Amino acid sequence: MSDRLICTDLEMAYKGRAVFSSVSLALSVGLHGLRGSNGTGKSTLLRGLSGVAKPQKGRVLIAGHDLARQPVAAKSCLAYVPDEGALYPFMTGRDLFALCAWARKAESVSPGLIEGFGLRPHLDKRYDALSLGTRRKMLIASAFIGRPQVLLMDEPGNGLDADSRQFLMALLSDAARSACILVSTHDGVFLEALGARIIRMETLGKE
Ligand SMILES: Nc1ncnc2c1ncn2[C@@H]1O[C@H](COP(=O)(O)OP(=O)(O)OP(=O)(O)O)[C@@H](O)[C@H]1O
Repeated sequence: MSDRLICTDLEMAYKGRAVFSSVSLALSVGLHGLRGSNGTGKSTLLRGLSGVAKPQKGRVLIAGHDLARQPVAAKSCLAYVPDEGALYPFMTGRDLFALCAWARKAESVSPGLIEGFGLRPHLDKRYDALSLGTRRKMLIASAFIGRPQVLLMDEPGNGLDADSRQFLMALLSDAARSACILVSTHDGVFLEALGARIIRMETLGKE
């Protein structure tokens, strides 16, 4: 099967109020950019596709595995970088990488990635003592552990300095040769520079 990320007739709601309905997507290997006005449901969609939030309706397939029926198999092929990274405040970057490597039965983050994001001096600091950009880079780096087939990223470039943003772009460009990457962002320049295929939230389903 060539499509790595499929969702069919997805509906997501908060407290019984639908954010969107009838959303269907079929994404293959490559870089896909999710765009749309504030509040159209981009973050909500990524939460549903990642299994962090449960859809009211619909089906999600990650690398052929049904997210609701085969959650372990599906999630082992998937990494999600949320907009607001909620981690235990006492956790360090080193702890996070070890946990992800253990969960995905994979080697930890490559030294090249740690150096590229300038993370080495911060590896043993508590999460709540890190700057916003450094937290984000820790989460992004952890997402690449085990080379997941599907990567979902919510505003990954937010708060990154120019060098880190450049490094992230190179990383995404390289990973998109073998993974299906869906990036939600308002940063059109970022997506255009990466040659991402643009998906407009407004065209996906009914609000
Ligand atoms: N935890 C929540 N409880 C209730 N409503 C929520 C919650 N999170 C989001 N919403 C609502 O769902 C809708 C979609 O929000 P979402 O954050 O997914 O949009 P978005 O497209 O990512 O927006 P932005 O571009 O501003 O980040 C909004 O109307 C928002 O108010």
